[in-house]
Amino acid sequence: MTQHARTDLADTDLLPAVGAAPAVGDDGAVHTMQVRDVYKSFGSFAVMNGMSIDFTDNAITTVLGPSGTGKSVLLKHLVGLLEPDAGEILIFGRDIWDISENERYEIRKRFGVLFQDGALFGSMNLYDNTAFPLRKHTDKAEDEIEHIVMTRLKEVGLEQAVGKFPNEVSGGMRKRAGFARALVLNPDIVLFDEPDSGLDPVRTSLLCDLIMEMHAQHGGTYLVVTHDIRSARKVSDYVGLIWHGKVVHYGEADEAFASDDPFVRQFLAGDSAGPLGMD
Ligand SMILES: Nc1ncnc2c1ncn2[C@@H]1O[C@H](COP(=O)(O)OP(=O)(O)OP(=O)(O)O)[C@@H](O)[C@H]1O
Repeated sequence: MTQHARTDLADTDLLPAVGAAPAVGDDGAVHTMQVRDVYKSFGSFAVMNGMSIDFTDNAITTVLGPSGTGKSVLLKHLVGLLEPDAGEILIFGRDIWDISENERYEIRKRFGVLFQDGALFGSMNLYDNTAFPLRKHTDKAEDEIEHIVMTRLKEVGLEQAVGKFPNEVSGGMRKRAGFARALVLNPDIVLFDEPDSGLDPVRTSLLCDLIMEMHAQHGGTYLVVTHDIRSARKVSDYVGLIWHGKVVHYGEADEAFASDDPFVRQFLAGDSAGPLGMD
């Protein structure tokens, strides 16, 4: 298990100026990201059913769960795109639905999100896609933007492809460009929605290496949602398992992968035999 220090997180200037004091966890600390007893239904279909999780700061957590169990819905709650029916989403100890829209917008800027397909703008080349958040959210001059964008694109191995458009590059390159774009605002939190989807095993493995390298270099609280047990085994410091709208296990990855618990074992071994069924 590795944890990487992120010194600037301790800088309270980074925390959005919000009236109420931040909530502290059971250990008395303010956590980067907490889900507290969250319920969410779409019509009569309950997706989150009292879900709680305190993500470990400055570590890579992987959340695994069967299809349709609410992993993407969890990500959307964390970034403030969905509002819980009940419960709290605490970011830097602040309930993001107990603050103003402006404050929520400021908090959102502390996130980098890598969507499944990279979510690049088709009409912009990789350079402009990567520069987009800097142009939208900062007043940095173009030469400073160029420095940041080229540094990030180099880190993900795309410095030769800056002029290409998303439809001219491979799926793996689109994901790497999406990753570079997710990092340009130097986020405290990076969310990955199935970063391995649509990639072959070798490219998946290379992307996992990149996630670990970038985390080691920049720090931050990373959350990876995936189906791929091999990716989870490779990148995770911590693992969360979701089942029937709840987090049924959260802990250090090494322990989870060595667990005797039949549910955890079946889940992480991808076995058909065990307590997990198709329902
Ligand atoms: N906006 C929405 N309106 C109605 N139902 C929704 C909405 N968003 C998600 N759902 C439903 O919530 C359930 C959970 O969806 P979600 O995409 O979070 O699953 P997931 O665990 O990410 O699945 P997968 O691993 O297959 O991507 C699904 O049944 C989905 O149809």
